[in-house]
Amino acid sequence: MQKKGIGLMTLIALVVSSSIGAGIFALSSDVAIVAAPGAVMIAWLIVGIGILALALSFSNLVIKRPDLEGIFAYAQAGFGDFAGFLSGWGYWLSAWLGNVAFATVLVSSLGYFYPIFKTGHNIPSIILASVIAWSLTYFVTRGVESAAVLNAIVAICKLIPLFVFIILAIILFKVNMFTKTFWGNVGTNFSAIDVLTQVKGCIMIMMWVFVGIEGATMMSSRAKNKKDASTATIIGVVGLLVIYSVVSLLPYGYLSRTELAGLPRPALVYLFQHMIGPIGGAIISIGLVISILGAWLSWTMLPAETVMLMSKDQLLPKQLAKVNRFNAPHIALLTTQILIQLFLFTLLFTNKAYEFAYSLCTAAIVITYSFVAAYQIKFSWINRRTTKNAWFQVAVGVIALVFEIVGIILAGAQFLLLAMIAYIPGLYFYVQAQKQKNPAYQMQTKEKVISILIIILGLIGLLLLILGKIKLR
Ligand SMILES: NC(=[NH2+])NCCC[C@H](N)C(=O)O
Repeated sequence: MQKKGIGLMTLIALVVSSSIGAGIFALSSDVAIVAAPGAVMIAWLIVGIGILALALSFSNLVIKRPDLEGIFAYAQAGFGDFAGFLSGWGYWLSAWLGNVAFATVLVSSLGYFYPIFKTGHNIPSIILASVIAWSLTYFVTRGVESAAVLNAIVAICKLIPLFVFIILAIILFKVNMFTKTFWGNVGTNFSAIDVLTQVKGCIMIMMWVFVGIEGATMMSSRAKNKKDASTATIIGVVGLLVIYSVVSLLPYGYLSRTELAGLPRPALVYLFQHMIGPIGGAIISIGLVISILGAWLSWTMLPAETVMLMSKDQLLPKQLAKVNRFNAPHIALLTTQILIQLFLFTLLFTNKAYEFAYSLCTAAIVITYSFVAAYQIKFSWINRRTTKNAWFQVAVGVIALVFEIVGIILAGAQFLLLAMIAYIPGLYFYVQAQKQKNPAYQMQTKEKVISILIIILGLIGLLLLILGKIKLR
């Protein structure tokens, strides 16, 4: 008899649908603001290698450690409870911060139909974003799941408009337009420093669009077999790399860089409108709404599920694991939603809410991903005598780890500092949880040192924010 469970195609759809949310729809202008096509290509190459290494780590670990559940479990298995907490907290933070980014793009895309939402930072926009966020949380507390089938449908609905766009962009592509300012505004001259700055500018956006590639790994316990989850991660990431690079590069052969950079957000909507008229804008907008709502729904369940698993593993207080009669972790969901709500108010004070939210989301998940890469190294190293391609696996882990750390430092270390602020309350919860497990619990010296470091870094972040060194507008 065939074993029941999620199959390969659905798992690939899962990777695609947890990764393609809002980023792709703003990509063409976001990269054009910082870089010319030459630099964008180099940046995709670098980010592609780094992310592929990360995907290979995921796909290796999901097979080698089928017993581990939840992304933080790798950190915990490799480096102990405290590491598990650091990883899981980062994942949870990243998940809901990413939802704030979703909210900003969703609202501004409705601005295509209702101009009042166009800027995205006024009272009506915040009300709308809040209503959507609360509704999604409500549905999930009532036991709504983004079932695998739903995910597959959403994945198709969002891919169709994207493919139509790609085909059209290929037809309208003008080579001389693309090559005119290949290396930047200075013409076709190549200046290494200038190009490096451009590449650096692309990194955060490019790391952000890949947030979510762990989708299939996270669902691996429900997969038909672990091998499928492993394969799906790799196929999914390669597919994403192709779609993202094409969607970000083709427009340079249609409009000038200045024109692209000046498009209102979400750029893809206006680009398509420019290509075929108002109907084009409408088609992309609909794809975008489906895409974001679908991703947002899964990203509402994921953080709550993470909190629940963490508190089952006693990395967070056990109250957070309580489920209601619909089997949904309502306390975790509500706490997360309140934080999202607070964050949505910042939309009022900044016109860079999207950048701010996605940069924080990316910085937070870098912590989680780094632990995965570190565990990949450790696990492969320890088992190097018994595994066939151990050296390859170690190398993959090293590349992924270096990429994550160097990437975030270049792209925006200040966001890492800000994320540290959000770790401070987490530390309190962690200690509470450990005390529940063992009333005599005392923090180990190592844990203390790291906690103090986190608090100091968080305070520095806060100070820089207050002094206006980290700008929100
Ligand atoms: N935590 C989240 N909500 N993450 C969503 C990932 C977003 C996705 N990579 C995008 O390009 O939009």
